[in-house]
Amino acid sequence: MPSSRPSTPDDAETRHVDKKPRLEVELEGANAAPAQLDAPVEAMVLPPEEGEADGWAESLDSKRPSKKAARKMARRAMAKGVLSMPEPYSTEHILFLEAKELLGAEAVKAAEEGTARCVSPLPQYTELELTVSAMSSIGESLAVAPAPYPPWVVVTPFALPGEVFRAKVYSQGFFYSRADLIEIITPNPELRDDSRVKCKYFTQCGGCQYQMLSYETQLDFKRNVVVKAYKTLSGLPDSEVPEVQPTIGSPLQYGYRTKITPHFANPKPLIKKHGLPADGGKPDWLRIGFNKIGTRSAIDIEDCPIATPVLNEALPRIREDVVKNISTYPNGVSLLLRESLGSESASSKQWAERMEETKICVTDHNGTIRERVGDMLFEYTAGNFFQNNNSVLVPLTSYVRDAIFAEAAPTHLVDAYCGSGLFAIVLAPHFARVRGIELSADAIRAAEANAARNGLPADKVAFMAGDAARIFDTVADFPRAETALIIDPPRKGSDAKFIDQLVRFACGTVAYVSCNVHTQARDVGMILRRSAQVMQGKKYVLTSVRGFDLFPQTAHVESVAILKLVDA
Ligand SMILES: C[S@@+](CC[C@H](N)C(=O)[O-])C[C@H]1O[C@@H](n2cnc3c(N)ncnc32)[C@H](O)[C@@H]1O
Repeated sequence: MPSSRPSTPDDAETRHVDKKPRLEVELEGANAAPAQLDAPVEAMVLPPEEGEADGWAESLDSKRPSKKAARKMARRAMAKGVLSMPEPYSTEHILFLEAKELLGAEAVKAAEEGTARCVSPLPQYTELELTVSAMSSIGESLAVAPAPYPPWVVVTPFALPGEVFRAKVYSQGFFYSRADLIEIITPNPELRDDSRVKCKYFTQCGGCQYQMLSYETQLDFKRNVVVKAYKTLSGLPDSEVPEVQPTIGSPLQYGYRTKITPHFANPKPLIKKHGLPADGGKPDWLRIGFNKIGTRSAIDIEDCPIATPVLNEALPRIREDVVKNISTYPNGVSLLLRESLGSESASSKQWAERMEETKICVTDHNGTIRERVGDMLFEYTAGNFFQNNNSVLVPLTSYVRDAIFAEAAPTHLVDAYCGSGLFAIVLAPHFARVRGIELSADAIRAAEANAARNGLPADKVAFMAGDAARIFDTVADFPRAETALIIDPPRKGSDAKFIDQLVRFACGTVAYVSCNVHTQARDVGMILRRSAQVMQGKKYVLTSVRGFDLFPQTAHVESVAILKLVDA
């Protein structure tokens, strides 16, 4: 049975948060932070909607601290020994909500009243025997600290519901501590089968959480994440959230990741301290790989079973090159290994002729990646965004297409946050006209070239670079009821300005694809409420929501929500 290496005080040096040897944190202003976080989630980032004047969107955005400011605040608070308020929708925020849910209202009240401070009863390095109550949305277990400790949750990786285990605390949050797994004392044989684990680094590497589970169970766990997100963060009554459908699985469950980014720390101080082996071999201190679970320092990784065979074949050579040249790196480096079709010198013409499709590993961030999705061919710059599991892209785009056309016959498509044109181009044959928008000018150049590469004329499929909210002005001539809108924003989700314009535009169907179901649930709640306020005689309803598994063996879930415009 795999178990995480017991943490030592040394490990704490590389932990994400809280390097204090013993936690005696308190909230700034006693209960102020939990009180704020307890407010309906939307109120944390958005003022009340009732009676909002025009221009509410801009005023809302101006109330959000920038990421830089939030990080600075967090650093200052931590330096004072004060636990900083988690950023909304961050991992810490989600764990805070889940810990409270697990403890129940009475216990939370007692914990708050007991000390008037949210102080962890579990000092750093406390070892405990615990029983898992539930899984968190980050793929780690939730357990309640046993008596005589006051109500408090412990979040631990690699333990499963019903299992009894030992863990050692390494950091603190609101109403929860995070702990390393020491050992599973009583496994849950209905869920766990350690013979399923295919990776020798499992439980050391932070990449995968679920290799000991059947794939069916992984999909069930991911469905629960979607259910919880909509219950907790959409602000919608149960009656407005349809039953979350089963998660759609990935055709490949290993060997699917077309991009990996192993990294290593700045070698300069390590060379100074330890020197280099005389035989030119790999120094013991050099770790080229992925982050050790719960830390920001890499462990050495020689192969990754969730990455494609092409990337795994290339990895040893790339690692050797790093070793050979280690004294030349002035800083730490994040390597890029990205799978591409064809040879690096293959021209678009050769593509068109369907040259033999060998697969290669591209390591240059400015290199060109070639990828096929169904009948469509895509090219994009290696350092740019593209979905990292090619095997699931036909099922995903087909699902979105079928959901858009369920009980509707749209003729026009808008792809907001379009990247290199994945949805716009794959779905273009089903529409008369398609428009896409994307912040990255480089990605837009790729999207335009991809449209041309696939024989889609510019008057039918066109793209523009810019903020997603700008798209609505450019499609004023689209028939609103016959227009479908795809939204696929980054993890932070969409924004109030975009949502305001979406609601005013009033297209017939919205397909919201998201790599962060928590911000998606927030945004979908906003769209539904805003539409009920602003639209006359019409409103959006959520007709379906389900997870898609783009990253098997990990806790990550992509979520697809379908909204339709109906009579109010
Ligand atoms: C999750 S990716 C989706 C890309 C594309 N739909 C795909 O599947 O390949 C999100 C994209 O949104 C873009 N983006 C981020 N903020 C944006 C904004 N405010 N307006 C438009 N695009 C934005 C990013 O550059 C990124 O390409």
